[in-house]
Amino acid sequence: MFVKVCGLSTPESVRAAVESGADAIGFVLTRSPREVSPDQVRDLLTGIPAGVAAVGVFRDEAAAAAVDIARAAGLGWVQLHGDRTPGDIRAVQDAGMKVIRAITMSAGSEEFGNLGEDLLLIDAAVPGSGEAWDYASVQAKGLESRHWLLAGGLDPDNVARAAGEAGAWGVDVSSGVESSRGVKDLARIRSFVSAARLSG
Ligand SMILES: O=C(O)c1ccccc1N[C@@H]1O[C@H](COP(=O)(O)O)[C@@H](O)[C@H]1O
Repeated sequence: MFVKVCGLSTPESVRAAVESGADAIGFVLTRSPREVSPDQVRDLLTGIPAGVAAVGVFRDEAAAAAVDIARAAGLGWVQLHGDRTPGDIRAVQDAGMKVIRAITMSAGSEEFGNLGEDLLLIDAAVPGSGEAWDYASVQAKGLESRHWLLAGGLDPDNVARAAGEAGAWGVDVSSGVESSRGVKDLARIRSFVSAARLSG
């Protein structure tokens, strides 16, 4: 099970995610209570093993702008929320970065198709809200052979059940490992990664 911990903003939370074995760590570079600057991200990445995917999260920014900001932050992955085209995905990949394309469960069937992204992410209606949804409903979307991440309302207590119900290839969390909005709880980060790992 691939595990991403998102919305990190302190060296302690980055260390907790990496030391507990997260495959990917995410930094929100768009308007959010979790927003960090490219300079902050550069500092937070100091000493992070190369095998950990470091992801910049963007909402409605154009792909080219996301690439520029991610490059300034020293990131190798870009997570694009919002309406996206195959051209957007290619623009990021042509810049030498990998792409997570984020859609919501209510997206149309075309959006569930493969636009060439490296990973698809399926989230609640409002990203980063901690809102849970009917995870089993994604089984009808024909994702069995795809590399995709389940997100939205996951936490250390529900991640194993949710990933099983959805048949998820990987999981992503932000709110569920916080003590209050935007404030990461180190023990919850560790519990989440270990519960996700034990589930598959
Ligand atoms: O976390 C945010 O503030 C955010 C802002 C803009 C786009 C995406 C954002 N977060 C993404 O939301 C999910 C996690 O949701 P949850 O809080 O665990 O319910 C994850 O994909 C984050 O990258």
